[in-house]
Amino acid sequence: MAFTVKATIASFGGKLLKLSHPSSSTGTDMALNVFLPPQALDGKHTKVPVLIYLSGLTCSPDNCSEKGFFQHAAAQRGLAVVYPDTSPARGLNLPGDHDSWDFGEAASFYIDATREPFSSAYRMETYLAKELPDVLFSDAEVVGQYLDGSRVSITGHSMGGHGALTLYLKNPGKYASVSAFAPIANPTQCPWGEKAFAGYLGADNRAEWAKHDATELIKGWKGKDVKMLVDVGTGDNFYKQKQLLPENLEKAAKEAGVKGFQLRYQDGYDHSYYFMASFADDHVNHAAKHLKLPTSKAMF
Ligand SMILES: N[C@@H](CCC(=O)N[C@@H](CSC=O)C(=O)NCC(=O)O)C(=O)O
Repeated sequence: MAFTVKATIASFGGKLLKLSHPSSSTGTDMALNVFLPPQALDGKHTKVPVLIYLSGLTCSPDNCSEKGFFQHAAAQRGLAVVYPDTSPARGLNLPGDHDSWDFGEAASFYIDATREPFSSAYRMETYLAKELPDVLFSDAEVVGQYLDGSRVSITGHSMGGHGALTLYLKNPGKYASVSAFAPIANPTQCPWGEKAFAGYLGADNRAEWAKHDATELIKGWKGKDVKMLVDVGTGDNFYKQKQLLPENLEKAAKEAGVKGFQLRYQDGYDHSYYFMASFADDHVNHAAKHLKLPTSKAMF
């Protein structure tokens, strides 16, 4: 069996499964949570589409499962939500991976590191884009039987917003849509991103950094319109400290003539899960629309 089930929790008429599995990408066990909506469990054997949610710095799969409120709209629309972890398994104790909360453990930035000592385990891009979908959608026993691997969208918060935007832009057609809450939208130009990319990719390797920056990637977007929704709170201290820079992403999209990008500033909201929970329905409904799910009377 690919997955070990650690817990099964009733939520909004569906079930939240806390899982772990051995990963060949990271060489560690990986934790993840999967929310199965009631439509997946009604005995009709209808596979449901999937929204992948990438968490921010310091998070595990539990933060958003417990207080992001995604399950509310996901249960209405019939959408599974997959909450992966933010870095390879805890307790590797690589040199430097516990020195600060914005680098190393729970702070992978969802890229494949090329520098020692991180390059063997910190392979989160390969894990998320290749291994996890393969394992999830081929698993016959625990979750795969409920999930439609041909209909997937992606979202995320802060560092996870960066992860969602870049995975979407790097893999045209793989995800039906993307959304982000307070994303680190131009990591090569902010302190969080500079620190992470220097550590994982090398301080002398700025050309490589640009390949993992949504603002740089959108300049080369060759697909049809992006299906991209971004929310940022005007009371977000990290926004005020210029860690997020959504205005740079907006400017780059505009200058490149990319259509379909929507940036909303939410008055007075901060960086926390109070902000996320307030707009989680909008982000689930954005994904559901592009996954072509029928509208639900319960939405209105
Ligand atoms: N520990 C830090 C605050 C860290 C923080 O705010 N993390 C955010 C994500 S930030 C960008 O990726 C988060 O989601 N935290 C988890 C939570 O449950 O709120 C500090 O003390 O300042």
